[in-house]
Amino acid sequence: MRFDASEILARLNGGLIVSCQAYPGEAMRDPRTMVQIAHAAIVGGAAAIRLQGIADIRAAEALPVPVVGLWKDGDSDVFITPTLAHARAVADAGADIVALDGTRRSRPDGLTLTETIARLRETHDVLVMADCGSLDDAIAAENAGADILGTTLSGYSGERPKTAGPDLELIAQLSEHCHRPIVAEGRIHTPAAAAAAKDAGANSVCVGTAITHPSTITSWFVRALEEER
Ligand SMILES: CC(=O)N[C@H](C=O)[C@@H](O)[C@H](O)[C@H](O)COP(=O)(O)O
Repeated sequence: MRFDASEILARLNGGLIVSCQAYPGEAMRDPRTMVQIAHAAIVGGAAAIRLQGIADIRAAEALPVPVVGLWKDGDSDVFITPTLAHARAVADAGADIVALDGTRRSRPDGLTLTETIARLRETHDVLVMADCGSLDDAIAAENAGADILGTTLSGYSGERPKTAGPDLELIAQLSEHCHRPIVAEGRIHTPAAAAAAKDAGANSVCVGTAITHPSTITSWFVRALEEER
């Protein structure tokens, strides 16, 4: 961890986290490319960067903002930093915040979220962001010791509908019932949607696709043109 915990939380509060991820087989799936995009996002004002994979997190060593690290792996439904070993590897790679699956689903290594966070803390001084899919997840994650609650898995874990934009209802629920900082994440595609997520109660907003995934952004424009035909 390159920043202390209170500084990280202060930087995140009110700020934009930009998620820089390319997917298996894509041309941009290269740590150097992801870090270059991260630098560009920081120039634009990103308060923190979210990166996937050990190589990308290692390559981000010189970024001047906190790094939220995760490792998507395995074929289980629980695939965002699914085990304690993955969480330790993300922390070892230099992440300031370890993002992990924060749902109530069973984890591939058989540990509970509480055990995972407690054992991670025995070996690493990092903040933990729980990627949740519902209010019940977030309450459980907070009780399990998570420092930050994300709405990342809303629409992907079976508990919430996949809304077209951010799940504003869930953000508002977390804001009402939880006590840890909330990161609104998932399907935030416009500046107006980011502002709406903040208005709904998010402390920070994380945007991925709409800033850093050109193939998807291109497809939005192509589809709009096709609809005009
Ligand atoms: C569900 C899942 O696997 N979410 C991932 C988590 O890291 C990423 O694929 C998303 O891009 C990220 O959450 C940002 O969301 P959006 O790209 O919608 O702005």
